[in-house]
This record gives sequence, structure tokens and C-alpha cells, in this order.
Amino acid sequence: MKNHKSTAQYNWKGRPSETIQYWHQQVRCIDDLSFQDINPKKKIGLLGYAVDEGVRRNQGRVGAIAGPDSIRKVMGPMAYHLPENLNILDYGDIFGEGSSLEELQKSTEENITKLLERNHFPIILGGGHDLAFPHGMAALQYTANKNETLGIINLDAHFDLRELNNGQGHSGSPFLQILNSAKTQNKKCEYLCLGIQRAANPSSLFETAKTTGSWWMESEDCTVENWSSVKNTLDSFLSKVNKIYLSIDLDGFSSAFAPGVSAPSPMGFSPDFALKVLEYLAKSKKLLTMDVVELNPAYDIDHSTAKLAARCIEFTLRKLWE
Ligand SMILES: N=CN[C@@H](CCC(=O)O)C(=O)O
Ligand SMILES: [Mn+2]
Ligand SMILES: [Mn+2]
Repeated sequence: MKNHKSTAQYNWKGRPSETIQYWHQQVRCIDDLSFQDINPKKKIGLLGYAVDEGVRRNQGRVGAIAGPDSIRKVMGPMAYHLPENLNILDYGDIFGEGSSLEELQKSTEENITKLLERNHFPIILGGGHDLAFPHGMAALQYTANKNETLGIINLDAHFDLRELNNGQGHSGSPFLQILNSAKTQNKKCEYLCLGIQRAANPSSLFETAKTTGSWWMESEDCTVENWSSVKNTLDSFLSKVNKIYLSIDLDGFSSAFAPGVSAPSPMGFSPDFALKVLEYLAKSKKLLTMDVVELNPAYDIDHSTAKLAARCIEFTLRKLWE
């Protein structure tokens, strides 16, 4: 397929071992995108979105194109604590050369739809946050088909509810695009953003958040100490939705933990806070699909942001399968 490249198995590297001890031993690279696996059990489907055109359009620092491979590189040597009979399949990357962002998003949406329909728990590796538009649209169609309500939870410093630029989507617009589409298509969808920073979102975006009926909590309130209030918000939100699409924008973390992003911030939330949210969502049994976005390896330090992304994924999966 145009704009798809498989992951070579040798990209999954780590310490050798005779028994399964590390991720690189468990992940299987799959060349074709039919997403059919003879094993009917729930499986994990990794797919990269190696695209940073949306970041470019949003005047950000490009480099997220290298995000998916950077996450694979640090996941390979990570200790493996999930079941040995769990299939973890790496379907390679959607990548950007010679196609418009809109074409890449369409292809991403089609492939995530197939992952969902063919019994995978999708983990999509970004890439710019423009990934959320196709990811959200696939999840929205999937839940609408079952007459269910989709809840989108975005851990992010930014609302990403900006208007299109000259009719074109970008990394700052995906959730407005989803909410507008849901409204037009009469599909049920709620949006909650955790980690909003006032200094990074103008008043106009708070207005958009209100007019679209979005939910949010500001970064100052997103702490472990304030967990009972966060839990109340999550409980209210979860009571209104059937399934969750979770998006983790790494720029929501303080840049002390996540320097390798397009728009770093010293004031973001901590990994401890994010892990509490991830555990709560995993235990809710409503988690349908997730992504980690905005990793920009060009600005990373000692792969710490990539490792943070990998740890968030590993932790969520461990809590899901516990
Ligand atoms: N996906 C990122 N969106 C942010 C970027 C902010 C920035 O570049 O400073 C936004 O548009 O608000
Ligand atoms: Mn952000
Ligand atoms: Mn974002």
C-alpha cells in the first residue's frame, strides 16, 4: 500500500534471553494490513503515524515523523510482564511522503477501523496530534455502529480545538474536527481534556470549549494530591459514555519529564498523575483504543520522552490485562 512501510523485525532489539523476558521477544512484525489473525483472542495492534505535516501547518517544531521508531527503539529492551500468549502485532507505519495530510489521515482512519473491527486493542504511535482526527473518527464510527457514546479523554496542555487554517486541518484542530463531524452526523461523543494550561490557550479556545460542550481540568488541578476531585470528574464523564478513546499528548507533561515535543512546557503534570489516570481508565473496562502523540526525538534527552511514552503504554496494558 502507498504510504505504508512495514517494521523490520530487527528493529525490535534488546537483551537476548531463552525465555520471554523482554518486549522485543514478544512483538511480531506483520507486513500486510489486512489485520487478520487466526487467533480469535483479543490482541494488541501497534501502528505508527509517522507524519508531522500537521505540526508544520500549526507552526510547530517538526520532527514527530521520527516518533514511532523512537518509541519502538525504547520498547524493545523493556521488561515484559504481560501474558505470554498475548499477540502483540506491529503493523508498521503510515508515513508521509508524496501524499497530502488529508490522504494520510483517511488511510489512518481506514486502518484503525480495521484494527477495531478485527478484535485488536489499537495503540497508535505518533506523530503529530493531527492523528487524533482519523483516530477519533474511526472510534466514533465504531461506537455509533453499536449505538454507543464515545468518550474522548485527552491528556494535553492544549485543547486542540482550533479552527482549520484555510480549510485545512492541523495538529491543533483534531478535536474540533471530530466534535463538528459528530454533530453533523448525529453521532454521540463527549470530550474531556486533562492538563489545560491557561497560558497556552487563548480565551477564544475556552469559548470554543464551552460552545462545543467540552469538559476540561486545568493543569494546576491535575495532581495526585487533588485525586478525589479528578476522580469525581472522571466518574461523571465515564457515566455518560460507553467507550473511551484515550489520547496522550506528551506536551501535557512538564518538560522536566518530556523535553522531546514540539511545544514543551515546564508547568505540565507529572508522570505520577498520568499513571493514576491511566490505571483508573484501564480499570473502568471502557478503554477502546489509545495513542501517544507529539514525540519529537530531535529535542529528546537520553530518550526520556520516548521512554515516558513507552512506560505509559506498558503500564496501561498491564493494568488492562491484570
Ligand atoms: N498540537 C499542538 N497544539 C498546540 C501547539 C501550541 C504551540 O505550538 O505552542 C496548539 O495549537 O495550541
Ligand atoms: Mn499539546
Ligand atoms: Mn495536542
